Amino acid sequence: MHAAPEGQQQPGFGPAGAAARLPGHPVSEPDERLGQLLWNVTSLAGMLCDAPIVMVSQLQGQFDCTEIGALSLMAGVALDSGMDQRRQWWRLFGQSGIVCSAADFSLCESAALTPERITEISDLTLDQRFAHHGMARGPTGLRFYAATPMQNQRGDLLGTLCVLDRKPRLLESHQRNGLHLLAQQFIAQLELHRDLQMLQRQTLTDPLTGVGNRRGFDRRLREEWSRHLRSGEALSLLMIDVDMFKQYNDTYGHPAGDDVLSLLCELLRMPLRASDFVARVGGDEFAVILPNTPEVGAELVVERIQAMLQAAQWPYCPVSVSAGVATLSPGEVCDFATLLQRADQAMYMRKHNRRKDD
Ligand SMILES: Nc1nc2c(ncn2[C@@H]2O[C@H](COP(=O)(O)OP(=O)(O)OP(=O)(O)O)[C@@H](O)[C@H]2O)c(=O)[nH]1
Repeated sequence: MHAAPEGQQQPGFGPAGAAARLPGHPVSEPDERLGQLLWNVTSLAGMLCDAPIVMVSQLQGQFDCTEIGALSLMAGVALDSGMDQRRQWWRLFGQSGIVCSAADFSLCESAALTPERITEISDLTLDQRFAHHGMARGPTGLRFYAATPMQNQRGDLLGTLCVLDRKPRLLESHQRNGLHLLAQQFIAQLELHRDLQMLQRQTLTDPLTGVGNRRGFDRRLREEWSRHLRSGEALSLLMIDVDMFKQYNDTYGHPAGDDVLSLLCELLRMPLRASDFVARVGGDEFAVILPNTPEVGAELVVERIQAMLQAAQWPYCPVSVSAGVATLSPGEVCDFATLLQRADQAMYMRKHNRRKDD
């Protein structure tokens, strides 16, 4: 078996997530666990079928979006509306990393027509449907192709797991059965991972507003605080409290108060960078983490937020907030709790001053 030793020279998914990306395909942070899963499955498929090339194809059209999402997470590919959501992940034994492409799906589309069985083409150059196919004729010179459909338990077809070779051949029956089982395991793992991620997201999210909850905030602030200690970059924290919210609730009712909190969160997010983080840390109290932001930048964000809230169309009456800033300057060492305390104090000071001015 030539695939196994070559594959073993490349343990893991590669240090940087290792998926070579085509230009124009935006990507999010690669998910290491899914990357490792993809690496392991393609390794096993290659070893089992003694194949030098393994490909996982995510097809479009047959699946609903959540299923496409599960597979797209595989290489950390961001889902953009309007972007072609079909993907192929190629594992060439002897090469490091997994290559992501969206080149040609005709072979896999053809295999998807018979999802109940493995499609095997012993020699592409002798098959009239594919004799002029780029994969058979191009520099890749592929001859053998076998694909097993990847279906979830509900029977939705998600894509294909394929093995390829540069010489004509056929699979043996144990290889066919093994490949089929591997594809089933792969899909089961993907779905498990997706469910786990959804649950994890829920435990860190405030259900009313969709921003982070207290747990999400603590986790993120610790991460950013550690990053500050390592990199020495400035880190700012905003504490924001809705003014007179009890009175708003008492006057217009609790559901109206809920609507205000949701709208407020939408507005809070508008002037922020993607790397900033909003969380609801109390009933009417919010925090915004601003990584790599000095005090002057954080004050600017507060000004923008205030301007946005003033210009907003509120359902019953204008809503205002008091916001305090605490900043860890580059290189400043301060413990986690003190930073929170400083932001809280700054917020209460502003609230107090506003009340005096009113
Ligand atoms: N509608 C709604 N109200 C909430 C929620 N959580 C907390 N509250 C209310 O938020 C109000 C907070 O009141 P206070 O802490 O007295 O603050 P405040 O009235 O905004 O007064 P200041 O902060 O001093 O301006 C209370 O009436 C809570 O019942 C929620 O999820 N929805």
